[in-house]
Amino acid sequence: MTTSTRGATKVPAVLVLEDGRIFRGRAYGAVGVTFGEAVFSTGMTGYQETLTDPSYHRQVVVMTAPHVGNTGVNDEDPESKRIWVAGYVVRDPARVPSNWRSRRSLDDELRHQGVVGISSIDTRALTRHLRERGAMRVGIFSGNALPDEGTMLAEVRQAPEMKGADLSAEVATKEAYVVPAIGAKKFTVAAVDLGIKGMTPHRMAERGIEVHVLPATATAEDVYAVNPDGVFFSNGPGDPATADHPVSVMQAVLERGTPLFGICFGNQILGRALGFGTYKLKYGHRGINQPVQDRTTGKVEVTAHNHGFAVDAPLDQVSETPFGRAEVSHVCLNDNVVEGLQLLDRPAFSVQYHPEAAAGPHDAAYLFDRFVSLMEGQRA
Ligand SMILES: NC(=O)CC[C@H](N)C(=O)O
Repeated sequence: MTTSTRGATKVPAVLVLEDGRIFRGRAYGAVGVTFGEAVFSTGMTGYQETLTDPSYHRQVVVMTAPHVGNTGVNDEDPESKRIWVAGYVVRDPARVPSNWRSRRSLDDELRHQGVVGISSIDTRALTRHLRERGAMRVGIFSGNALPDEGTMLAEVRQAPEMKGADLSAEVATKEAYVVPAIGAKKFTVAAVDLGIKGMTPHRMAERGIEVHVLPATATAEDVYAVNPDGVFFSNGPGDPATADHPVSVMQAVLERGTPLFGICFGNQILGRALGFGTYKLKYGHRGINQPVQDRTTGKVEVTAHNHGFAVDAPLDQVSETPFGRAEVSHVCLNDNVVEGLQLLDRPAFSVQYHPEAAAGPHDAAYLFDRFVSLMEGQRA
């Protein structure tokens, strides 16, 4: 059943960037105040997956697609149990959602979950500003009686920054749980949840893997207690420079030579475990149309991204690390950012982007098969 909606409201809203740029529009979703890091996503579709991706915790997402909410909200596409974005910015919300799976409108859902948004602003100008000046702190203020601009700006400048933020434990599961293999069980994987998206264990389960999802605080003992054939480190929010605990757990896994796969935050953790640094990108990669080259095959794939940090590793040489030789396996063709790492002497690899493709193109699904091959190789 589809409910009708008003689309943009009449309630005024203001978006205030930390550098003093201000956009005036109308309240969208919940009315109130919110702060976060302003980032933009270029995905034309997949807004439910974006909103519910735990890696967006503390980020205010600007949609470059001008018309958002057209297909409403269904119960099948969320990547977690709630919306994680700190705020939502759209040009022109759908007035009437229409889709056979739709259960409610996007603005009702945002309101229901208390997510403050803004609509009817020039999202193209905002995106160009963020591209030129970089991702920065932002506040959205909505309501009929708003503070003056100086007060709002001062509040934005007091909000915490993304650099130095340690957020995985705020989004990850508190209790371990099991996602059963679909069909015959072939392998057991321990998946360290740093902010995992629901599609990731599903992609493994489809390949006969029983996935034991463990809290971000899991120790190496917890990982080996499930007797895993492979270990996985998930995506997640925050600055990888703060992730000392998962880095040390991963080093223990590398030491034992258990097959290892990491996605996004997991790639940054592998980078750190090998001794590389990480750094903040100017405005990051977010969307479902980013070109990446797999340097091991030369093939180019179109991929889904959501990252604001990246690994600092040499692109054109094999590096000697405490765990043997490592190389950059994938690179973004837009800006040469490191998009994947692999070890040459141990069964471990990772990618900075999202092969689970929720939402997004399925070009990179082969990476889950690579993980399975590593586990098969270990048994042979
Ligand atoms: N999706 C992710 O895992 C993001 C990783 C990290 N928080 C970043 O922004 O780069």
